[in-house]
Amino acid sequence: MRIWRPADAARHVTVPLEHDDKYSRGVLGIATGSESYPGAAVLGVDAALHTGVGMVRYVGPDAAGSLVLQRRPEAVRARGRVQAWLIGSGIDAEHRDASTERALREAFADGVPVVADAGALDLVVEGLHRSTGDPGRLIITPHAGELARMLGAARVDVVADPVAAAHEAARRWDCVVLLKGHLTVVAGGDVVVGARAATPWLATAGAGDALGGVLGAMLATRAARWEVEPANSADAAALVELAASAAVVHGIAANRASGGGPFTVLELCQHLPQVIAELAQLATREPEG
Ligand SMILES: NC(=O)C1=CN([C@@H]2O[C@H](COP(=O)(O)OP(=O)(O)OC[C@H]3O[C@@H](n4cnc5c(N)ncnc54)[C@H](O)[C@@H]3O)[C@@H](O)[C@H]2O)[C@@H](O)CC1
Ligand SMILES: Nc1ncnc2c1ncn2[C@@H]1O[C@H](COP(=O)(O)OP(=O)(O)O)[C@@H](O)[C@H]1O
Repeated sequence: MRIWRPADAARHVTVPLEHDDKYSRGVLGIATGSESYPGAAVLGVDAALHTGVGMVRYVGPDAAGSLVLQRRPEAVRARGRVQAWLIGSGIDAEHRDASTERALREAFADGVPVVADAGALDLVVEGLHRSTGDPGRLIITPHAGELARMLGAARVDVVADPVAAAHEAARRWDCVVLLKGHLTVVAGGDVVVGARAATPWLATAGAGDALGGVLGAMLATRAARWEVEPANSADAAALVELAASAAVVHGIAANRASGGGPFTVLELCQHLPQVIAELAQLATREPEG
């Protein structure tokens, strides 16, 4: 399996152009969080804004929305057009209220790329994403327990052969699978890449919610380019590379936040802008030869 490196990830950082505005840079819709897990919404929004995106539209429940705005007044509560969705983090599939249910279904039907996590994964098993008629544009981000549940397999089997499990899920649901864990495996089509493990201090509640925000922001900004350059639009390989790049960005930020010890997920988020800046710089270097 090819291991995705910072120089690879650098090619998937979308740098704003001179004449860009907040809309042309890319808008990320976020439908995450619930009464039980409002923090997941805060972490996803914070990570997305620190990764860089034209705008975040947060459409989750009002109570979570208040916390999101307290932390990040940059987030917008008004609904409108978006270039990508991040859905499901901090949502319990068994206790979705009617407005959350509607928000998730609308995101799948919106015709833009979707990152589906945690409490949206059962809707993928149900096949909801296929109703858009564009099944190549879904990235799911389960951990081993969630993927095992989706596949009807045992968690130990997913952990024993994460590449096979990710491939099987990608094939079964026509999507790209980012399987989180010590090593992160990304599979889609006939492509599979790994993101080197970050510090095990990253095994902390909320780390995956932040990864969703990083990936959502990188996807929305790239999808905004695909809208104006359709020749370069998203095939499975492009989405695999983009998802692996988000895992690399997240892992580098985690290592820096850690410095060999524990850290909070919001501290990880604070390292994201510098990681993105350095990767953007790396992408402009002449290839050695
Ligand atoms: N700050 C937040 O708001 C956070 C929200 N989160 C959300 O929480 C929801 C559930 O995610 P999970 O990843 O926990 O779901 P899992 O499917 O991994 O876990 C389900 C349940 O299994 C139990 N469990 C599994 N292993 C355990 C162990 N070793 N010790 C004790 N209990 C164990 C727990 O009771 C847990 O609630 C998701 O929607 C997720 O996005 C989490 O990301 C954590 C942080
Ligand atoms: N042992 C580990 N070493 C390195 N990274 C890990 C380890 N365990 C988990 N991670 C990473 O931490 C994050 C955990 O995400 P997730 O399981 O969704 O947690 P949460 O739901 O609490 O946010 C993922 O990015 C995963 O790759």
